[in-house]
Amino acid sequence: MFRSKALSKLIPLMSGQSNLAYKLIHPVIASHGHLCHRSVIYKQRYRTCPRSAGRRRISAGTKVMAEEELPGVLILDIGGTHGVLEDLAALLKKHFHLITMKEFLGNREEMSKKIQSVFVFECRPTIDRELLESLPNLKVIGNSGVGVDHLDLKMISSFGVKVTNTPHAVADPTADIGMALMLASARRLVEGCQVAVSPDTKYFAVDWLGVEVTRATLGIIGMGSIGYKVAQRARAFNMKILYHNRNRRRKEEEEAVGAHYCAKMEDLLQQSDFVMLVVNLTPETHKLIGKKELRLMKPTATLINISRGAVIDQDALVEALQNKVIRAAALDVTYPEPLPRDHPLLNLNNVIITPHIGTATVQAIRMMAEEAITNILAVLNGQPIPSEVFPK
Ligand SMILES: O=C(O)C(=O)CO
Repeated sequence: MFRSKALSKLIPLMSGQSNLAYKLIHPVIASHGHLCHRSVIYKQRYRTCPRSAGRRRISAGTKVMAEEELPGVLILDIGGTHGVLEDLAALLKKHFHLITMKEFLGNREEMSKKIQSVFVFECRPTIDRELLESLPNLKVIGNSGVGVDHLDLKMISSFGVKVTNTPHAVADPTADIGMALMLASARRLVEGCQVAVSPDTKYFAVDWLGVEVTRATLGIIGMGSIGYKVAQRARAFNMKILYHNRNRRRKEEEEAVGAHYCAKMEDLLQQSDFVMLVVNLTPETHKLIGKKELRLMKPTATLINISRGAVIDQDALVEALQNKVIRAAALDVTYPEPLPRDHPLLNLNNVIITPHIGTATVQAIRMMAEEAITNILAVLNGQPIPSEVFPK
């Protein structure tokens, strides 16, 4: 484990590194059994520094690298994230020379040579062939977020460029949003808020009542790290947990959350009061839930989607909600995002929609950036990459 003398000397040297970064990097180092990732970050910040040096030697004898000397990172879409921009930029600037798209386009020739990595903020911007062709020194695209369906992995890989993602940072906040949507839909929270601000509305009609999640059956489709975090939370509500996944989880993991495996998704759909979608979007999961699947669900059941909009056949969902084939839907993701103003989903009172906010927390944004930075630096320094995504 991570307990060597050299390491205990290194820890205090991480003076500029936040606790979060430390927590994030620590298990990575532990799992590799050596110091690679911490020293990677460390080296990026200081030109020369023996691994075993103490704090005083470092600050007296070494020089912090000038921004232009650091490896260039092209930032995609960071400007759209009001309020977090400065925080993230400061974090990235510790390790990279930040180049915005505007700077890149304004001085293509000089900038293109400098850029060794691209930092993709969240899942919206995509990277096309033209951009890749104009970046001869690009080695890695660090996606901040877990889903990489917006990136053409095969095409990117054909340029010899690696792609990384941030599965650890997203798991808790995304599971929280799944629970929040389930509870909000079950207890008709959004309608309740509307009633509270217009006190004349009559709302105690029997058909207005919500349903309880406690002791209800939750079917989780996609039991990766986010799905598992959902199960942990649902257990606290005494829910019966079913799950369907490509690979069955280990027995101990199932037992720890009391989850029962359904080899057939159909069985899960038929038995669940709440069905939560937590799969990656791939050709296999595109429109995984369509008319047939919706008809298998109980008329009292609620569908929650925290994966990607295109995992559901949205036309079929509209029809199912209009005809009360299922009770309700709660969606953090749609197709497209945002939905056009006249989309029928926006006019139904048995659906609640949030604007893809699974990781929209102060903590998650920072942790995703830190995880992405660790990945990018690992690639640039030829070290083991904590979270690389491979084309299928
Ligand atoms: O990390 C992602 O890809 C997400 O969409 C989180 O909501």
